Amino acid sequence: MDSLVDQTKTPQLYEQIARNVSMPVSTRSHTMNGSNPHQGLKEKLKALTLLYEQPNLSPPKNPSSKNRVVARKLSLPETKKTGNRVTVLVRVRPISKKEKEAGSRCCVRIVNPRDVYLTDLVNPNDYLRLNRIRGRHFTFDACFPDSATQQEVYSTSTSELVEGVLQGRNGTVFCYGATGAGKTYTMIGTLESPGVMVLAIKDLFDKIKTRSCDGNHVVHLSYLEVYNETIKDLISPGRPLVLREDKQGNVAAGLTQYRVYSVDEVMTLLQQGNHNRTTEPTRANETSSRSHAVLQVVVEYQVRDAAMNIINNVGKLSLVDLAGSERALATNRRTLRSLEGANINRSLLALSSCINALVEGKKHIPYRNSKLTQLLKDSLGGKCRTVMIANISSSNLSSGETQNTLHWADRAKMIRTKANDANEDLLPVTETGTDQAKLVLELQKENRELRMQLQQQQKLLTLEAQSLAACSCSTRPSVSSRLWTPPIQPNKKRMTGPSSFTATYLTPEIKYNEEKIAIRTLNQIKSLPMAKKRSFWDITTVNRWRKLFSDYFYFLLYLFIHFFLT
Ligand SMILES: Nc1ncnc2c1ncn2[C@@H]1O[C@H](COP(=O)(O)OP(=O)(O)OP(=O)(O)O)[C@@H](O)[C@H]1O
Repeated sequence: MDSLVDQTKTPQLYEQIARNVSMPVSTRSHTMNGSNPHQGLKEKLKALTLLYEQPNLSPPKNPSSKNRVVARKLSLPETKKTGNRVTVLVRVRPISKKEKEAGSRCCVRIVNPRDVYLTDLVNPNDYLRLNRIRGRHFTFDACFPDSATQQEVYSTSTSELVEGVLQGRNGTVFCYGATGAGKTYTMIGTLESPGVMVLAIKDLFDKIKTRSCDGNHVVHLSYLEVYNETIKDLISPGRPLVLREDKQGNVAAGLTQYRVYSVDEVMTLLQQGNHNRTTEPTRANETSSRSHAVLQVVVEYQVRDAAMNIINNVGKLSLVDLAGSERALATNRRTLRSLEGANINRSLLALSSCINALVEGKKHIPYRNSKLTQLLKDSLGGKCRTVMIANISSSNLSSGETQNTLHWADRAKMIRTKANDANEDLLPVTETGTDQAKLVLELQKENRELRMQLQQQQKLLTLEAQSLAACSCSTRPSVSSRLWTPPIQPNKKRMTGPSSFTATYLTPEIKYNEEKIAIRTLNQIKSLPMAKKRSFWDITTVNRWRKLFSDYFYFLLYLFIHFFLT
């Protein structure tokens, strides 16, 4: 950009400018108190015009200091104050070599990080227009000079949205401007200086990596273009896609959603998509994008809350590179190019109508007028945080287009999208999640009940075994049986043994016998299942043999006789 503000005069001049532009000024702004409401505005514009149009005024020469101005602005809370208003940023592109050769001059000045001044370079011989205030002043959320880096633009416009997407909110960034104003450069960039799309994807995966302990993140990506009012899948091109309205808004039916796991994977898909995108040279741009491109990244993740409920979050980031608007005469080529241009202009006109209707608070917003507005419906009037980057050229050769872009950008900043609160809160638990949790609980309960039943069965079995053992030892009563008394041997007892009492319970002999019986009984109990099994088999086998024999007795007899006779 040409130097327009001299650094030697900078402190006083900027002070003066700051005083003058401390409140937003546009031709539509309301101004001042006092008798004449336009007086203050006129004074302000005059002061600004005089300041800007000093021939030897130049912006600070050190680009880094200029960048610092922008960087300082980023930390200001102004963009946060906008709430759900569409955030509008302006980016100026440098004058190209071709434009310089054509004798182009700079007509755009970034006054401070929020204000841009467009000089109306009237013909000095046009005496009718000489007395009028030349130029126009606009205020936006941020203005980037031609020296601003891609990273600066990304940090201001998109990094906050990426953060929001990871929290389950929707975000849209779209570049708007005339052909050759730098939209594709801002969105896609080059290999050396990648644009917003690339930086956003890298940032997203970096953030996911640091958060991976919070839950499982699933990233899906799709990339489409709207060319001549038809929607095409850029990654797997095929038949034109049809727009369908469902719960998630307007979606292209059949658009491939790629599950992606790494930045490299996304880069490959992005390159593939850009390769398939329709570009043609125009008078204003050698590689003009003839279509609107929409890259959508959906991040889904599930976490469990304190009560172990599964919470599903879905955030969507849409990055849109619009095709450039152009005057019909600006393109040399006719036929297909004219048709493309007409369609581009038509969809951008539809976008302007939607912006107008939204700003004026109309009930009916004409989204259906074009595919582009149908796709952007959520971003403009839905639950979404939206950022518009207005790309402009600093060349006076494009001053008409620049003025147009700034006008629409100025209108767009008045659009208010719906509160993004619903997505800020965690989304309701999914049906499948609830079902799974219920199933786990039911299975645990069933498991507990089955264990208890098993324990009871084991106890019963033991008791049964004990009683069986008692039966089998009916001649030798159980040691535990208090009713049992050892058999009395009258003669022996009377002759040698002590009293019956002592003989029954206390003699070592009887004690020894009891122990023996106890051990035997225990062994019997232990071997009871085996014994049962064996006896069962024995009985069964005998019965089986007997049955077999009786069934086939006559047959065997016949065989035997037959064999014997022959
Ligand atoms: N900020 C910038 N710094 C350096 N070069 C830039 C910048 N912005 C744009 N350019 C260059 O200007 C030319 C046109 O830019 P770009 O293709 O991005 O325009 P566009 O708005 O996408 O145009 P169209 O709508 O026709 O596709 C490109 O060569 C690009 O490299």
